[in-house]
Amino acid sequence: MSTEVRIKRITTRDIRARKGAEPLVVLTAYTAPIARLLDPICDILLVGDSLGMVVYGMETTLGVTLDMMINHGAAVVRSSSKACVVVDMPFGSYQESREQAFRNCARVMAETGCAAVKLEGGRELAETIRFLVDRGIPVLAHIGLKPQAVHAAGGFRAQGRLEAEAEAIRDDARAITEAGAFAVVVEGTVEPVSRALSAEISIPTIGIGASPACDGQVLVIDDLVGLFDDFTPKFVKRYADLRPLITEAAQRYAAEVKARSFPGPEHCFGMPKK
Ligand SMILES: Nc1nc(=O)c2c([nH]1)NC[C@@H]1CN(c3ccc(C(=O)N[C@@H](CCC(=O)O)C(=O)O)cc3)CN21
Ligand SMILES: CC(C)C(=O)C(=O)O
Ligand SMILES: [Mg+2]
Repeated sequence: MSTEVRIKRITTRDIRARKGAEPLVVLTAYTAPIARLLDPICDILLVGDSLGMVVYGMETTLGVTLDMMINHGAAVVRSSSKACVVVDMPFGSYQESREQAFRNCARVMAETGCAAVKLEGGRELAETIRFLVDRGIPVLAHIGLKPQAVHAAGGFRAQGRLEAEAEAIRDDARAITEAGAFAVVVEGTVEPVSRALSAEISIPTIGIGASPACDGQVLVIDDLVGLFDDFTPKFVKRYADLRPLITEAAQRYAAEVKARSFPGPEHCFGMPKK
């Protein structure tokens, strides 16, 4: 019998049960090396469609494809063993009909091995969420600031300042909870609204720019370590500044190549040792 120690992955049921308990720690991960580093630290590794902007240099997330999400999702699942891996469904892959959503979500789950998918939307998506959950696909919902709706919203702007908007977000939270989502990301939402809906619904809220009243927090890893600097949303805290380290390493390499001091004999094959 194998004596290998196997740590079971955190499940979407474990995540749902964390409501009212210790806050959920969530970060994005897009690649194998980052997934390996973050897996022991995070409850959820989110393969976010933010990768379009962060990894591919796009201006919005709208150009992200299902194939991109599947390739990065598979890399993160292969390179983690403890965290619950959730993959973002890209723009256009789930809004058309509940059948389209099921087909594409099922493909993401089958081809990546992830535990759940995330879809942006509230009341208008409730029927789709119910359809997916009833057919074995755990759904993380995403309400408030919805980056895939950037053009409809007229920019990446904080949500819930107006009373009508605040009421709509709380309705969205109730609708996706009723539909069976196991948790919900609340993005760019003013504190009173985040606090009220976190108290109202029975599933964990994972905030990004949505105050400490949420049941957990998520950030984009490249923002956290200072690798992404096209823009810095107010809600980002930079815990490290890796860019100067990379610049300095590359500059030292360049200088040594020009001086022919790299590669040294220890980096060469078949060179006589002096
Ligand atoms: N690197 C990165 N980090 C993110 O958090 C992130 C992405 N990319 N891509 C997808 C979305 C887009 N997001 C964004 C992008 C910009 C703002 C922003 O500039 N917000 C301003 C204005 C807010 C307002 O006036 O209402 C801010 O000051 O935060 C916010 C969220 C969040 N997501
Ligand atoms: C920031 C999180 C919530 C996200 O949706 C993403 O990274 O795409
Ligand atoms: Mg996203």
